[in-house]
Formats: sequence, structure tokens, C-alpha cells
Amino acid sequence: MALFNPKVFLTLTEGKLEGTEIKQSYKYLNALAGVFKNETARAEMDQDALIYEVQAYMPVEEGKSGGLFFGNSTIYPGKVDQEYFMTRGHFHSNFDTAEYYWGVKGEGYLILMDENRKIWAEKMTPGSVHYIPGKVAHRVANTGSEPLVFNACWPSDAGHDYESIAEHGFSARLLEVDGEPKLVEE
Ligand SMILES: O=P(O)(O)OC[C@H]1O[C@](O)(CO)[C@@H](O)[C@@H]1O
Ligand SMILES: [Fe+2]
Repeated sequence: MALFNPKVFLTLTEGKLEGTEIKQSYKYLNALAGVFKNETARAEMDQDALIYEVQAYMPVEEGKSGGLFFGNSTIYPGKVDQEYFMTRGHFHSNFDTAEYYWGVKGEGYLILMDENRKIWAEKMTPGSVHYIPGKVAHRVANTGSEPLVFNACWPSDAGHDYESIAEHGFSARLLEVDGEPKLVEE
């Protein structure tokens, strides 16, 4: 019987994925127009600033049921006015599909909002495990001074629904208030 090396390697202390099939994407500030509360402040900042990057291992076709995807996201430290750098955030298109996130490096918050716009946040630190139930929108904000790195695992038929967030936003934002992160209602 043949012996194989793994197709993908995860550096446990860094959260980074290595392998020829890993897809890499970069999110620069210019791609996040309208995402932060203070759009004027965002537009005045360096548009080429890298806010976050995502690696994904997608061993089956996206949208096909039964598979699992594996990801790594790194959110760089910084703020737009009072608001911490964060991911765009999404519901899953296949609404009732769940996901796991877990913290690897740095610190921040996973912001969760259900279909009734009830919102809460869970602290992310190295080793924290977060179950994101179906029908719950999710985004991550970096509240620290180092990159925030987390891994994720989600169903191959989950999909990303960015439109409803673009239209209605989250019902609260994670802002720095008196030097501390605070979830402030919109
Ligand atoms: O898709 P967003 O909201 O920009 O978040 C970043 C990434 O986090 C993940 O949920 C997990 O890596 C990806 O599906 C997603 O692309
Ligand atoms: Fe997701």
C-alpha cells in the first residue's frame, strides 16, 4: 500500500496553511467601502492598507453538499476612527449551516447576530473555540496590537451571503470607548 504525505499542512502556532491547493485572498481597505461606521475616515486612510487575508482549503467544489472547508484568517491591527479592523461579515447563503472558528494568535472578538438582529460577542484568544450556529451572521474584529489569527471549518455548501449585511449591516459595532472594546448598538 502506498504511503502519502498530507496535501495540507497547518502550522499550529501560526495558524497558516501550506500546500499547493490553498487559495489565498487579500482584503484591502479600498474593498471595504461602506463597511465601517465612519466612511469619511475610511476614505481618507491609505486605500492600499491590508486589513485581512484569508487562506482556504476547499477539497470539493463550492456549493456541493457533504464536504468541509478549512480556512485561516489573519486580521491586522488598526482602527477606522473608533472601530477596530474587522472582516466584512456574512450569513451563510445556505442559511441553516454552522461553522467553527478558533483563535490561534492575538486577541479580538467574534461578533454574532441572529436572524432577529439580536447581537453578542465572544472573546477570541489563542485556543478559544467558537461554535457559530446556523442562521447567525458572523464577523471578527481585532482589538489587539498584533495580528489576530484564527482558523475556521465550515460546510462546503454554506456559501457567503454578503448582500444582507451590505443592506442592513450588523445591529451593533465593536468600538473603542475609553480605551476598551465596547459593543455599541447602531
Ligand atoms: O468572508 P468574510 O466575512 O470576509 O470573512 C473572512 C473569512 O472567514 C471565513 O468565514 C473563514 O475563514 C471565510 O469563509 C471568510 O472568507
Ligand atoms: Fe462563515
